[in-house]
Amino acid sequence: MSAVLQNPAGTAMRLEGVSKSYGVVKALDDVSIELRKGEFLTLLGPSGSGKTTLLRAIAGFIRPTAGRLLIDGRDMTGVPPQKRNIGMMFQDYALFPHMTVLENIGYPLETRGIRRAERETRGMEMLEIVGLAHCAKRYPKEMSGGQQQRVALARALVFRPDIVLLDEPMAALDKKLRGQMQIEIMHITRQVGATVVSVTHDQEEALVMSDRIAIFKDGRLEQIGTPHELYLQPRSEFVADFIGEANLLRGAVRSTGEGTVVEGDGWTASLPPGDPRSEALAKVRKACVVLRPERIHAVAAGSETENAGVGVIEDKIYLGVEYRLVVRMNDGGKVNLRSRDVASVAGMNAGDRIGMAWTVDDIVVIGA
Ligand SMILES: Nc1ncnc2c1ncn2[C@@H]1O[C@H](COP(=O)(O)OP(=O)(O)OP(=O)(O)O)[C@@H](O)[C@H]1O
Repeated sequence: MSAVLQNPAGTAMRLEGVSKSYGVVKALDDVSIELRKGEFLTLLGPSGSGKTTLLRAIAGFIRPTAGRLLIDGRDMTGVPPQKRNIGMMFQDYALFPHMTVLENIGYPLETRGIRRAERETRGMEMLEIVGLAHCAKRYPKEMSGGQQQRVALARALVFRPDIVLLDEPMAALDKKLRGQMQIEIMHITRQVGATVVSVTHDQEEALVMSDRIAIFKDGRLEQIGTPHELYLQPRSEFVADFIGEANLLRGAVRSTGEGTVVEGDGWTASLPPGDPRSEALAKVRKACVVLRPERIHAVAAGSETENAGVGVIEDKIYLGVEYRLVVRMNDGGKVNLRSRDVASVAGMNAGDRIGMAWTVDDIVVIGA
């Protein structure tokens, strides 16, 4: 199919130490990222962390204060937006109301001097891909929100851009449609082999759609990795807390003859001798243990072993497939626990003391 982008393996984009300052505000601070062709990267982070600034720098709307941007091996740092081969889809879609769907999709081809017959052929191919071939002659106002979004996506892809930028692509859709469109957009962009950079606030959207996620904080790239890597090996408390649900237990580090222990009031996490995580703790006195709620097992109080804790159940909530327990630790901190082991949790109630156990493989330790 000729609408499929020609994307041999290789690097689509390289950001080298990109910074952007507005007065004293460092909107972007020394960001380096390499994006592979055909990759779907999501920029995720709290409000004001620099995601939009980076998207705009890639598009060419702002010029970095420092650093370089290479697209397909060429330095594009100072090149204006219209001279970059970049597709964009905005949260309000920005479709032209006076043009039909097919004319909207053909527009970027028209500005590139492509004749009507080819515009229509390529436009129809894109409409097939997004499942809207039957809507070619309609106007945007005659389409639903999800359909308009697919037209906008088709328009962003039709001229085979080097990179497609999606700015909060789901923001205008209701929750149910959002879940459906996340999967559709992911399939369509993969089908045509597009290289995508998407910005979102929505953690779930990032997890569903991305090959890799770049997590931003205060203009800095905190961590970049596959959803799986970020979930299993967060390198900071910030990332652990941002991706998925995390319990962060902060404790003191102690070296024993049998390894390294991180402990707090009523809980311990023990790493065996030679565990590579111990090395990271060799020079610190305090550390944070990251424990995912589904990795903690509820056990009878008093039966805990070395990777374990005790507390008091504050809330017990039945969620159909699982129980959620909120446990108050001795130091007043709360731990969330999710259990599908209905039998072990059934007899436990709010106010009861509870033991919690985990295995050494279930924890991530971050030196403070
Ligand atoms: N044109 C500008 N002038 C001055 N400061 C700016 C400008 N654009 C962005 N900033 C600042 O740069 C920082 C990063 O902003 P940016 O819009 O990139 O964040 P964001 O992560 O996209 O946030 P949001 O999720 O709210 O859209 C913020 O502190 C913001 O106030």
